[in-house]
Amino acid sequence: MSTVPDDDVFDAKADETILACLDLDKPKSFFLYAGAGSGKTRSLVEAIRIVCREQGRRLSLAGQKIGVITYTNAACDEIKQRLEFDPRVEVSTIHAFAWSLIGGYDGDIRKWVAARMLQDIAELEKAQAKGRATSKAAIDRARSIESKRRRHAGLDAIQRFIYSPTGDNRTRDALNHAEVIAMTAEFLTAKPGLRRLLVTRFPILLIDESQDTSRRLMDALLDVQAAHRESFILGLFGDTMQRIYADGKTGLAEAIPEDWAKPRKEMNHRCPTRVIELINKVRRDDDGQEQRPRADAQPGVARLFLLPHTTANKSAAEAAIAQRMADIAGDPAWADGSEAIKTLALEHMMSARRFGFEQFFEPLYAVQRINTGLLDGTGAGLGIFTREILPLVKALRVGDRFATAAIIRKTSPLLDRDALRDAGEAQQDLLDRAKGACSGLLALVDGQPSASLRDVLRYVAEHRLFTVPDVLLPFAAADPDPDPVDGNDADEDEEEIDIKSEIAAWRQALEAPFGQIDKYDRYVCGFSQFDTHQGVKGLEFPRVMVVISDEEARGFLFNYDKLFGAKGKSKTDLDNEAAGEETTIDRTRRLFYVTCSRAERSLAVVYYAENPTASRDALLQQGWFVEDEIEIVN
Ligand SMILES: Nc1ncnc2c1ncn2[C@@H]1O[C@H](COP(=O)(O)OP(=O)(O)OP(=O)(O)O)[C@@H](O)[C@H]1O
Repeated sequence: MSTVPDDDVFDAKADETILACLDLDKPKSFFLYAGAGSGKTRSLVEAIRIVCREQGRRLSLAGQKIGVITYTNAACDEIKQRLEFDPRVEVSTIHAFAWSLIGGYDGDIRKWVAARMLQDIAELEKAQAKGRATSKAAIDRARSIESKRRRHAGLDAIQRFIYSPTGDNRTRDALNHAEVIAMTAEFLTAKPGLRRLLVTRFPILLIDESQDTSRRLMDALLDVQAAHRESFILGLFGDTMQRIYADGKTGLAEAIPEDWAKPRKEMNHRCPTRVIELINKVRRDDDGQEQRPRADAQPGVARLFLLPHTTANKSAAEAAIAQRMADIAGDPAWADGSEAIKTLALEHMMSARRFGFEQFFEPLYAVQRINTGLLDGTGAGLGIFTREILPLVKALRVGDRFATAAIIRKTSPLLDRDALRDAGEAQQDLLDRAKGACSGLLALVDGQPSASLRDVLRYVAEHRLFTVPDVLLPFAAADPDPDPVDGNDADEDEEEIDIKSEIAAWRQALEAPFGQIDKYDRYVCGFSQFDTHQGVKGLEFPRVMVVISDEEARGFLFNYDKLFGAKGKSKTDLDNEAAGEETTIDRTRRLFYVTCSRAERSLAVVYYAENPTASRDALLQQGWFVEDEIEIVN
């Protein structure tokens, strides 16, 4: 993007207002309200830089920091880097931040968990008294009561609670995401000491993507601010139109106190003119905020392709549309193949199918307890494939002996210090054995027919190339004893059933070809051309393809047919609308706004509809796209 200085500083007033607020002598809280691509993150980083320059010494002397809360680990890393890891700034996700406040207060945590368990048990027992004793729900409730009683009884024995970000830690001392947030919100409300600690440690607390911050915590922080106006600055950066998680605070803009500054930004620096026009229209029925493009913005292209939802080969259809976009947008990169385009599907299984790692992904994704870890790549059992075997195979494929040796030396038990010491004179044998094991591995994964993950795991275990984690041990032996899964044994507690379903899921996932692990890994690292509608907030891409299929997504939270007017509102929608409650259409609109506003140059919406012709008529009536921009593909 060439620089047009006037446009660069078009919204300078907002940045000046923010800086005036961030004065430790005259603190004032603020809410920066601005649409997509308006440079909210940029404003945040710039403001911190200036505060560090002008008031950093004072912060350091007082042992204080600027706290920054972001939504994802990736966003944390990005901001830390942009601030060159300035030690006066503490950037963390909301969970890490919350835990940094309450971790260590084990007595309070114990009391909280105990009260929560008793409350849950009382509610379950009440439901139990009403329901039929033999129903599936009653059996589940009975198990849940039992499990909660056990957790309650075991609380006194816990010396120190830990926080398990992935929720995969099964030990009794582990707290999960939701508990940490709920507890922090309650402690902040009830304990003046904790409020003082927060305010003293972070006289300035800035929250990016504040529209999606858990509402209970947001309410607690608003309370803290109200009680410490003279010494605490809460700075919120966000866009209520981009609230896409159910947990975020509805009506955040309205909840902001009168005495806060409310700077606004009007310019969209990211998108081309056509896309800005589109997202302005999408927003019209919400809060009606309009953005303007930069003077040097490209005209850009937006197209909507309609296909029957029965289309058999969706990947091929989308590839053909990408080819077509190359012509329409006059941008050959659309036809270059996948990497130049970002394809956004509504949920992960749609991406997994398109990118080709569904056989590995689907069974594990179905187990709720482990799917957070699966999505961020940290879950138990994944690392041996993604961080050990896969890099080794890649190094072997290109004959990179240095990288191969480094990987083996780092974690392989074959060449660990003890093995080398024990080998004494015979170290060369050990090295030869490692070399042989590597060649065999390469032959296995690149052989025909392609090896399954299970084959590879067994080979790795047999040759002691890497240490097999506990969760995969049942599959590492040549002839494992199958672990039957029947969720009906009433004596098992929830945890045992979870563990069994996890094992069953791994059994199935390991039947996938080895090649799927690379795709899975690229997907979760964000290096593939696929992502979800929700996963790309805060990001931007030159060419965006938004894939919409209510039928394939099968969700109940979003409905594009309704958003586009192809399907009427249900009774629930009408009731919600009448009661001023959020409807499916509101949620879907915000999601659509987020996806479309990622495009820096061109946008293709691929819409699989039940009746493409009827959908086309509805779309034309809606007026977001004009006739020439809508194509029916058969
Ligand atoms: N004042 C500016 N001058 C030039 N470019 C800018 C300016 N502000 C932002 N940009 C550019 O516009 C793009 C969007 O900025 P940024 O990601 O900070 O926006 P955002 O408001 O956080 O977006 P979103 O809410 O959509 O995630 C980035 O490429 C950024 O470098």
